[in-house]
Amino acid sequence: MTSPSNHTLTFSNPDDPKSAPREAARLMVGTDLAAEMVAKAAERAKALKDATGVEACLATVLVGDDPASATYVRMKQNRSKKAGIGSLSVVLPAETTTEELVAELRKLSEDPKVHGILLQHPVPAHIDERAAFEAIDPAKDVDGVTMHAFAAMAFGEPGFRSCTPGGIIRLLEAYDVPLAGAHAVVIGRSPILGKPVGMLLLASNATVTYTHSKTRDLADIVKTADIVVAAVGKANFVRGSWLKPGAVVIDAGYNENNTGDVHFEEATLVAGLITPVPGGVGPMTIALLLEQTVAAAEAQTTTA
Ligand SMILES: NC(=O)C1=CN([C@@H]2O[C@H](COP(=O)(O)OP(=O)(O)OC[C@H]3O[C@@H](n4cnc5c(N)ncnc54)[C@H](OP(=O)(O)O)[C@@H]3O)[C@@H](O)[C@H]2O)C=CC1
Ligand SMILES: Nc1nc(=O)c2c([nH]1)NC[C@@H]1CN(c3ccc(C(=O)N[C@@H](CCC(=O)O)C(=O)O)cc3)C=[N+]21
Repeated sequence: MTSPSNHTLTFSNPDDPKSAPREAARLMVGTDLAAEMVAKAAERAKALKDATGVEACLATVLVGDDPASATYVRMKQNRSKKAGIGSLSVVLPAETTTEELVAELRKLSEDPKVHGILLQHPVPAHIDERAAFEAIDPAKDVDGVTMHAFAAMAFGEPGFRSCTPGGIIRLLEAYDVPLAGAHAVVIGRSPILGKPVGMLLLASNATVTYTHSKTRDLADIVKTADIVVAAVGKANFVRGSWLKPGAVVIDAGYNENNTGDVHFEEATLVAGLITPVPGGVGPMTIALLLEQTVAAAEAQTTTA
């Protein structure tokens, strides 16, 4: 697998050069693994097109004009294009009602040219996001956001996975991180990230603790974790002093200026393995999205 690039000697206490030296955490790099996944997805997309003339197509739906969300959607479209996957972009005004969004998603669900649908989370607060997600046909739910996909993840059944959680599991597997019996602490419980990643970890026999904004004594709970998944949306939120030495740290955060949810400089002195931001979880998310879009296109084409 990808070899770590920052295996440098540091001091266990950065303020005391006489403290015992220890190695900085090994990096869990997502970029190379993601590139391999995208290359395979591109091959499958081409094979499908050559055999049937059908181009795999991902529809992205963005409600409102949050510039960061617009950037993610553009990024997904660019990567799709490079992999030979078509994309259809739907942008709706911030005032869109739940009914209007549901109608748009039903239309895309019924459009035979569209194989996968991604509704960007979060939607504006006045919209019932769950109702919107459920308007996505489970066969086209390549972002793993429907109750159908969630149940499959929770029961350890095959099916589309939420892309960031599924990408995180692939990364943990690629780095041979033992999951069975490990205590995983998930910080955050959003429907696209915290909640499903906990379910996937549980399905892999980890002992899972969910934490969120109402959790008391968060740092003490994190201290007991063999694996920490930070999915909070607050830059540098998780501090080095919260971590158990040697812990595996997955930083799913993607905040302004490419900053994760984990204070990297502190955490790298304590953790055993840590994902960088950028170059860790983010590329894995998009790779899984493309892989699942091609799988959806194959399934819809062979059964059509
Ligand atoms: N790299 C990637 O591919 C992806 C990255 N992201 C990034 O991950 C981060 C999280 O995204 P997302 O899950 O969508 O965010 P949401 O805002 O939907 O959810 C954030 C979660 O964090 C919890 N939380 C907020 N404050 C605290 C606190 N002080 N202590 C403990 N928990 C807290 C919230 O708790 P509560 O439920 O109680 O409100 C909530 O469950 C963001 O930085 C986002 O950009 C997201 C998706 C993909
Ligand atoms: N329904 C839904 N599904 C999502 O998957 C989803 C979402 N909503 N809402 C927003 C977040 C954000 N997100 C990212 C995906 C990739 C990178 C990514 O590839 N980042 C690169 C950096 C890319 C760059 O900045 O050039 C990296 O970390 O290396 C980042 C963030 C998916 N999200």
